[in-house]
Amino acid sequence: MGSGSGSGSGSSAAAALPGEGDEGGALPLPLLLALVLVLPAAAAWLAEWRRRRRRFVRLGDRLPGPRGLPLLGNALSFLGANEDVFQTVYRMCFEDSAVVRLWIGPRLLVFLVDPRDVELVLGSNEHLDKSAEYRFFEPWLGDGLLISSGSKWRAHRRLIAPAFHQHVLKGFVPLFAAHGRALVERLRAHAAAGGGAPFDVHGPLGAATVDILLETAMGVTKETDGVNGCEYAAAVIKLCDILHMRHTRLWLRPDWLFRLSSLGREQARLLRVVHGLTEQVIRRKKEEMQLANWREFLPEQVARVEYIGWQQNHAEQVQTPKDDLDEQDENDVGEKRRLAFLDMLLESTDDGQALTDDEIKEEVDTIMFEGHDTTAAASSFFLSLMGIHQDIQERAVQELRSIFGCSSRPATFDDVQQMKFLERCILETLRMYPPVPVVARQLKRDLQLASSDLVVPAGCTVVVGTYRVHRREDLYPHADAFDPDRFLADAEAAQRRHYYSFLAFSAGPRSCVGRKYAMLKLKILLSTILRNFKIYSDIEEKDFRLTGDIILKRAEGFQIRLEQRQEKNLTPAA
Ligand code: HEM
Repeated sequence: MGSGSGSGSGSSAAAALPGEGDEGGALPLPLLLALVLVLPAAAAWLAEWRRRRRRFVRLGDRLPGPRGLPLLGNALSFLGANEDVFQTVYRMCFEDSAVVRLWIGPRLLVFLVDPRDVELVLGSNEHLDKSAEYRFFEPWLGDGLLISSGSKWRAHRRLIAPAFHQHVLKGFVPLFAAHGRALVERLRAHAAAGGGAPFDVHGPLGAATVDILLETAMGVTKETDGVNGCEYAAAVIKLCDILHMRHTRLWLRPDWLFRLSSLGREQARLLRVVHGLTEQVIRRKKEEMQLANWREFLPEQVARVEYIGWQQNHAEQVQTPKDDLDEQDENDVGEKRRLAFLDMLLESTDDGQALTDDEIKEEVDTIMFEGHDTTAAASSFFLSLMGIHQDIQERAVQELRSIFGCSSRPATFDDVQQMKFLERCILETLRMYPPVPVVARQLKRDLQLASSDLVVPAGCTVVVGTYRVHRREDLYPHADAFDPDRFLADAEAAQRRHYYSFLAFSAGPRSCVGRKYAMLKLKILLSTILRNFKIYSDIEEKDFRLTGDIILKRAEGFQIRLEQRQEKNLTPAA
């Protein structure tokens, strides 16, 4: 007892020692405060997050879509070869309904194919941010125009759009024509090497479009820079392949896991190739500018603006909403100095508008990618279709005969304005085989659809199914038929069509900044090829194996045969 009470009094004595009890039992004041403040805040945040997530899932599940697995959702549908994935996604997302949702793990993807719904997304100044899927481009394109957002995107778009002004483009016509002739020689060599057997025309077209971009937008020549366009184009194709796999395979999404994989190592190698080229291009251009008194050097690269009353009928014969490119061309009065793309970026730093070296590199990488693979795919599909539809090829050639008569001269800007049927053939190619088959946006706030009473929740990825919109029977009757005349401006169906029915170059504020450049280049290159060769295809359209690894392609390659045209008067002089 005594010892019991002794020990009892001992412990009460210990408890009475000043300060000792506080240090052992209570928490220090800052920690206590943090807990009192942070814990409830964290709990409130978690509750709010759960409420929002539940609402997100509820709204997402209300949208029509295939059943998925717990946790994985529909992720397993994206397994397999790229061409199989394209078919599966097409079947699941586009065949039955105007709106379809898929769950890729916790991520919600909502596919839209009704032009009224598409307008709400692409036409909006609010839903301008690219979806999270675009982040896989970052190691390659940095935060360039394709993926940047907010004030950076706005400022760079304003800066870059004038580099694609009609008057700059006019100055490129002789270069496009010269490259057209060089391409014809390259194709002739390919055809001869194979003894007239079919060959994949995408390779030579890809290399040619890289060379053209270098000489026009970047203002450097292949000869002076020893740049290898073929190597660059091949690296881009492989990079797109890897990016596409990261979109569809959940385990490749985390950066750290991807970097450890063999694909991560391969991407690092390919990036050295593409960045090597852009760094070389910028370095060369800077050296050139320093060497020459560069104020004197500029006029060669600059197309000066004379106001010549540009008519609206120069534009593609398709009704699309006007964008900033149209506005800058239409409102152009008086004489202004216009610079080609890279000159303009470098001069902007000189003017104190301060694009950093990294920003310049990002934009050069972006233009090199966006500007080359898209046009290579478009022209490859065009030649395939010409090879299949001999009657249409003949009509296009007749038009060229009516423009060039007996002359073998290269195409001029005025000739291009007369290539109306060729333009319709290109537009119809872009309708049936849009090089960018889908575009995606991050939804900033809930979207009440126009086509139904469904609501798409904020935070999801909205995927605009360009390929599917272009194949809708209600917009394009006999949609699977190649019919360039559906783009006749006065055709009844064309008049009735919704503005957001033709989306090859996207539409709205974030439409393709190189649209006019692309159309001009395509018309000159493709007319030059048609004037030289008769094109054949042994594969019919129904046997095309489409694959959509970022850019739409044919898995079997773009196999065509070429036969030299006999008419001398159609062959432009070398
Ligand atoms: C047939 C050829 C082309 C097609 C079909 C095409 C298509 C497109 C599409 C659909 C977009 C929107 C992409 C998205 O939102 O994810 C886009 C954006 C863009 N394109 Fe093109 N393009 C072509 C040629 C070009 C060329 C030749 C250039 C430059 C020389 C170019 C530069 C760009 C840029 C910089 C963007 C990003 C614009 C922005 O976000 O503000 N494109 N293109």
